[in-house]
Amino acid sequence: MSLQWHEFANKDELDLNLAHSIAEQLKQAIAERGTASLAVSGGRTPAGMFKALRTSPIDWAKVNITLVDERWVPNDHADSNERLTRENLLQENAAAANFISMVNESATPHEGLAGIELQLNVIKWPIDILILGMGDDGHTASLFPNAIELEAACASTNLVAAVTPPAAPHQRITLTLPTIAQARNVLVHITGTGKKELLNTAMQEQKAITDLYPIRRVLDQVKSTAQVYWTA
Ligand SMILES: O=C1O[C@H](COP(=O)(O)O)[C@@H](O)[C@H](O)[C@H]1O
Repeated sequence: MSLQWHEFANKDELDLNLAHSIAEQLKQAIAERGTASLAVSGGRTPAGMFKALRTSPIDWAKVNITLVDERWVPNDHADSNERLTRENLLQENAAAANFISMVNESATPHEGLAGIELQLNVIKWPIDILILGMGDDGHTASLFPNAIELEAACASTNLVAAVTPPAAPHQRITLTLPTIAQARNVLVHITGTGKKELLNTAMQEQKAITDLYPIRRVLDQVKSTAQVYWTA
């Protein structure tokens, strides 16, 4: 496992550079394989990058977009990662992309899993580009420390798993660790000195630390060098 850090003076520069890098990788995937696939994270961090990416001059009709993880809420809920993505990314040029939702009508993500797995099969796995966020507790995707389903989600051969966060709101559905690790390109999008310190701590070489932070468990498994995009 290795990380390459890209550091920027402010959030606007970070968003523009990350959006440019994603757009170039999407173009390359379309040139090589005819279509491209992208999995994006939600939460507070990506809205600015989404707005920068959506105007990129690429053939969006050839792009499948899904989520790295989702809160099990209706897709118009304030906490929905799908709503965030529809309002900020799937606009202007990027409105032509095909979006694959990670929620359905089931009451719980555990009940909805099989249907989501089927929906996601329109993507040619492994996915081309996958953007990870990271929470202040070291969770990434919806792989939360101490979640009862964490070990299963880290070992599953399925695309997705249901997770119950010990403290954060909402039941979750998440790409499993093996699904994330197989991605052709993995980018980590984080801001703030606290998250930089946390990621550096998580990457130290003690076994106790490896087990503590899901972000470390994921980055230990990714196939290529993960690219970290950061600003204070
Ligand atoms: O709950 C989630 O949290 C992480 C981190 O979010 P942030 O608000 O700290 O940027 C996010 O990557 C994930 O997609 C989301 O569901």
